[in-house]
Amino acid sequence: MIVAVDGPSGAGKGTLARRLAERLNFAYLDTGALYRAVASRVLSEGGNPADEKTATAVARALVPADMARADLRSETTSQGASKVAALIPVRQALLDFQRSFATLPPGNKEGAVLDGRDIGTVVCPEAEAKLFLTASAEERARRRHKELLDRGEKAIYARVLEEMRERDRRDSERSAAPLVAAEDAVLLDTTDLSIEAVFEKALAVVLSRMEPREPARRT
Ligand SMILES: Nc1ncnc2c1ncn2[C@@H]1O[C@H](COP(=O)(O)OP(=O)(O)O)[C@@H](O)[C@H]1O
Ligand SMILES: Nc1ccn([C@@H]2O[C@H](COP(=O)(O)OP(=O)(O)O)[C@@H](O)[C@H]2O)c(=O)n1
Repeated sequence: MIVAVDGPSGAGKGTLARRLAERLNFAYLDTGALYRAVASRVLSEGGNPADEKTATAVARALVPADMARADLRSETTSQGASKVAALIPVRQALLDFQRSFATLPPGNKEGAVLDGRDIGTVVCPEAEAKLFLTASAEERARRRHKELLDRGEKAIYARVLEEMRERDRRDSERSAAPLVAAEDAVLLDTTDLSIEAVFEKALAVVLSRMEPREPARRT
């Protein structure tokens, strides 16, 4: 079974996807980390994330260790990620890995949860359960701002909000796999919902899409 979790930055995708995977004993893939890893390597090599040739070469040569780079979650890497993510050959280079993870989850698991922007529309249009999380930009920025402060980083709320809007715009307006809800996705506005409440609602959706198991037979 494939569970797709899409939506803009700070909507709570990663938090939800991780919990669903844990509860269901499914494999979990944070697809944003792939784009972040590409951007991080391009930047560390002194390149421009918007340069198609450079970013594509890095995407094709990506190795698991790249997903553990120290600056993966920095603001510079976030902006770089949304720039490399607008390039069609970069998306193409990352597609096979995401699809095989979804259809043949590592660890012989019976399912996979993937979170990103285009899981329900492009990577796994066949996913049995699709969730599209949203929240107001102010709430998403508030969450991200708190996260940065908790990590001990200096952050200004107004700046976090502005950078989030910029990335939302780039992700929504690009022609390659833009951020949009799949027609058959269940929309969840998390603005006024606790992490627990989001999880309960999403779990109910996923459980309702699971194939019923054979009833136990009496002997
Ligand atoms: N429903 C929620 N209410 C409050 N905070 C939340 C909620 N969901 C997630 N968060 C927090 O918001 C931040 C961003 O969540 P995350 O799951 O990383 O979002 P995304 O993957 O969509 O960018 C994290 O610090 C997380 O703990
Ligand atoms: N499936 C995906 C996942 C991420 N991305 C891009 O990668 C960037 C970083 O994604 P992320 O999911 O790690 O970002 P957050 O939601 O955690 O802020 C996004 O801004 C998108 O541009 C994408 O295009 N497609």
